Parts: sequence; C-alpha cells; structure tokens
Amino acid sequence: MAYDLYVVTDEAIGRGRTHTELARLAAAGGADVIQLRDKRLPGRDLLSAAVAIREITRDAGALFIVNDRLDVALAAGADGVHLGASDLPVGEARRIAPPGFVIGASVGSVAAAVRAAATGADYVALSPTFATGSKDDAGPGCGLATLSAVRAAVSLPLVAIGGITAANVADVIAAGADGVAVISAVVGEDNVTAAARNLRDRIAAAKAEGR
Ligand SMILES: Cc1ncc(COP(=O)(O)OP(=O)(O)O)c(N)n1
Ligand SMILES: Cc1nc(C(=O)O)sc1CCOP(=O)(O)O
Ligand SMILES: [Mg+2]
Repeated sequence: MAYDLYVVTDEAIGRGRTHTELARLAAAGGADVIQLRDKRLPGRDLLSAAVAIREITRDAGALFIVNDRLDVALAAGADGVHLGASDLPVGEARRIAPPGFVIGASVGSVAAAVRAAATGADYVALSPTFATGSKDDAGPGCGLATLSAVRAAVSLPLVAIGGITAANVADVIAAGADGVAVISAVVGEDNVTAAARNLRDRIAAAKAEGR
C-alpha cells in the first residue's frame, strides 16, 4: 500500500469544486490516497460524496479514506478511516472494522505514534508537521526533528501533514516520511492534476535521492 501522495479534499480551499471533482482531478494526477474530509456535511450528504469517490478511486487504483466518520466509511465501502485525538479511539475502530480495513491515526508525538501502532493503526500522520492555515485548530508544527524521531520509533507507514509544499517536500521525505498528505498544495491549485503530478514527481525524486 503506497502513501506517497495523499490528497485531502476541501471544497473551500478547492475554489468551489466539489469533493468528487477534486478527487477525480487528484486521482488523474497520480494521488495514491484520496481522503474525503468535510466537517460541515451531514452524514447523509457525506455518504453520497463518499459513494461517488469510492468509484473514482477504485477505477484509479487509489486508496479511499474517509475522515472522522467510521460509519460513513463502512457504509460507502471505503478502504479506511482517518482518526484524530478527538475521534473514535483507534482500538475501538479496529474492534468494529472488518479485516483489512485501513485505520489511520493523527499523532503529535513519539508517544502518540507508539500508542497508535500498539492499538491497531495501519499508518500514522504527524499532525501538523508545519504550521498551516488549512485547519482551524491545528497547533504549531511538530517539525522535522519530531518527524525523524517518530520514524525511528514506529515501523508503520508515516505520513506528514500540515504546510507541505513542493518547496519543502524533499526535506520532509529526507526526514523519514513515507508520504505527504496535502490540501492547499494540490486542491488549492488551479490545475489540480498538474499539481498532484508535480508533487508526486518530487516525492519520487526525493526517495531516489535517499537510496
Ligand atoms: C492524514 C490526515 N492527518 C490528519 C488529519 C486531521 O484530521 P481532522 O479530523 O481534521 O483533525 P482532528 O481534529 O481529528 O485531529 C486528517 N484529516 N488526515
Ligand atoms: C487536514 C489537516 N490536518 C492537520 C493536522 O495537523 O491534523 S493539518 C491539516 C491541513 C493540511 O492542509 P495544508 O496541506 O493546506 O497545510
Ligand atoms: Mg478527525
């Protein structure tokens, strides 16, 4: 399972394009993971978007993750769910989810990453890696030193999220991230597909450099 380029949809940052349109454009640019994230939508509407995106990601061979809502993820047939500190605990989600269901966890420290791994997470996201204006309650960036410390502490796939751009992605990969999760750097761009492709190429180049 590849987590290299992980695109999170956001209709406000996405300049009014729908979650489904953004998912299609990002998948066309080679996104390995698409996440549907919308704190405003009622469950019924979130489910409609999730069912549409599931078709797009299945056709594109990308993983489909729903943010926060395990119920919607299961009902839509998504590949997984992403859970933060205030969401359902990873262990509880693991107890309910079917075998093979992907559970991602936001972590802000080595201790949180170790705990996420111990309770059944399939990947962890260092949240936020850098400061970001795209999430209202995001704290200050954890930084690359913490990213490297998490890398040393857990063997799970490690994704960096928060303030990731084409300019800093090579440093993030060099610090130990397996992939990057982004909003602005892809869905905030005029040409979403080209932005995804460019970021994907930079990730691949950084990984090749590190070998
Ligand atoms: C990959 C990834 N990492 C972090 C988040 C943040 O989730 P969100 O629900 O916005 O924030 P919490 O309040 O749950 O921490 C994400 N969506 N995806
Ligand atoms: C969705 C999200 N979660 C974060 C966390 O720290 O948990 S930061 C974030 C927003 C990422 O957007 P951008 O790529 O535009 O910085
Ligand atoms: Mg959450």
